[in-house]
Formats: sequence, C-alpha cells, structure tokens
Amino acid sequence: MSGGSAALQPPADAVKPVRHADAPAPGELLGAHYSQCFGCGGEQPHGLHLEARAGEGVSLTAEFTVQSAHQGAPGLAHGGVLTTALDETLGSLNWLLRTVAVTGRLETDFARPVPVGTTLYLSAEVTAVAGRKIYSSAVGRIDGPDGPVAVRADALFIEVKVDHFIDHGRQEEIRAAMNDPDQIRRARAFEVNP
Ligand SMILES: CCCCCCCC(=O)SCCNC(=O)CCNC(=O)[C@H](O)C(C)(C)COP(=O)(O)OP(=O)(O)OC[C@H]1O[C@@H](n2cnc3c(N)ncnc32)[C@H](O)[C@@H]1OP(=O)(O)O
Repeated sequence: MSGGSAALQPPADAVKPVRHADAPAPGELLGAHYSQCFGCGGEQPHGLHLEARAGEGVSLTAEFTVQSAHQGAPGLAHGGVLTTALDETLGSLNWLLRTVAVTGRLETDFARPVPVGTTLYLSAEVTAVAGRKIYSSAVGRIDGPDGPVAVRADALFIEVKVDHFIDHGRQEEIRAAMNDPDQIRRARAFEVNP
C-alpha cells in the first residue's frame, strides 16, 4: 500500500471494521449492484463489467478485463478507467458492512502500464472505521492474482443516508430504480441497509 496522504490516515479513535452478519459468504459473487453502473452493470456496453467476490472479514476480490473501449494511449488502459475499477472495488466493500457510503477521497498509484486485453486482479479491504468514515485500500495485479502490482489505491468513503441519492440523482433513474420489483436489486441500487 502507498500509505496515502494525511487525510487517509485513520484517526486514533478508529476501530476495526465489522463484517455484517448477512454479508455474502466468502467466495460468493456480489453481482452488479445496479445494472446501469459503469463499474459493474451488465447493461453498460462500454462499462467495466467488474465482478466482485466476497472474501474473509471485510475484504473482497474482483476482476476486470480491459477492453478496447477503455484505452487512453494506443493499446493501453486509460488511467481514469483503472481508477474507476479501484473505486468500484472499494465501494463494493461497503456492502459487506451493509453501510451506504460514497467515495470522499481516492488516491491511486499507477505502478505499471496495463495493456488492452489484460485481466486486472483486484483485492481490497476495509482497514478502519471512524464514525461515518470508512478507510479502505486496494491493489490491482496483472498476469494472475499473485502477479505484479499495476495499480493500488487508498480511499475514504463517507457513510450517507439513502436520501443522498434521492436528493441528488436525476429523477428519471431514481424512479426506475425505486420501481424495480426485485427488492434486493432495488436495495442494492442504493446499497441500502435492508
Ligand atoms: C457497490 C457500490 C460501488 C460504487 C462505487 C463507486 C462509488 C462512487 O464513486 S460514489 C460517487 C462519487 N462520490 C460522490 O459523488 C460524493 C460527493 N461528495 C459528497 O456528496 C459529500 O462531500 C460527502 C457526502 C462525501 C460528505 O459530505 P457530508 O455528508 O456533508 O459530510 P462532511 O461533514 O463534509 O464530512 C464528514 C467527515 O468526512 C470527512 N471528509 C469528507 N470529505 C472528505 C474528503 N474528500 N477528504 C477527506 N475527508 C473528507 C470530513 O472531514 C468529516 O470528517 P470529521 O467527521 O472527522 O469532521
């Protein structure tokens, strides 16, 4: 891990994260939290289609294969896309806490270029919680889950109420998500504590 800036150092009164009793079992796929999500949604043709799997404690692994639509330089993944993959992976951790949270700060180190066609093997964990603040870290490896680190990130997520999305999201999409008859999908669109 890079260690991150001072804003990403947990305060002295931070506590260890507690996995929610109803969190998916280790090894279980989390599935897309929202079909239109650019990170994981199946209905975004150029999205990352990232797949996350619960790990032990408050950790998970995820995979994302870089497509030609994700290029920055010829044949190489765009750095912002790689950061999106890290953001999505880190954000998915909050489902294991059953906490609704948004990214407040995200710091990324780019250690190696990532060619198109590469599968990025991500692993992430929540390291500490302090009130509404959730501290987490992730790494992305290439050439296999134990391969060299290509990207790493430290993040601070801030717990919010579901009203955050309802107040700020475009009404068209909010209504469609709220009207989804599948209760789990409806809840996960906002990552709501069920
Ligand atoms: C499965 C789901 C996957 C999803 C993956 C994708 C996740 C995302 O990308 S979410 C989208 C991107 N993020 C956003 O849109 C968030 C936009 N920002 C906001 O809405 C607000 O700034 C928000 C909610 C983060 C914080 O606002 P607010 O609720 O008023 O809290 P606020 O009182 O300012 O801050 C709370 C605490 O967090 C700290 N904090 C807030 N922002 C930051 C920051 N950027 N850096 C460091 N600390 C911060 C504050 O200092 C404060 O700390 P303390 O309690 O010690 O005083």
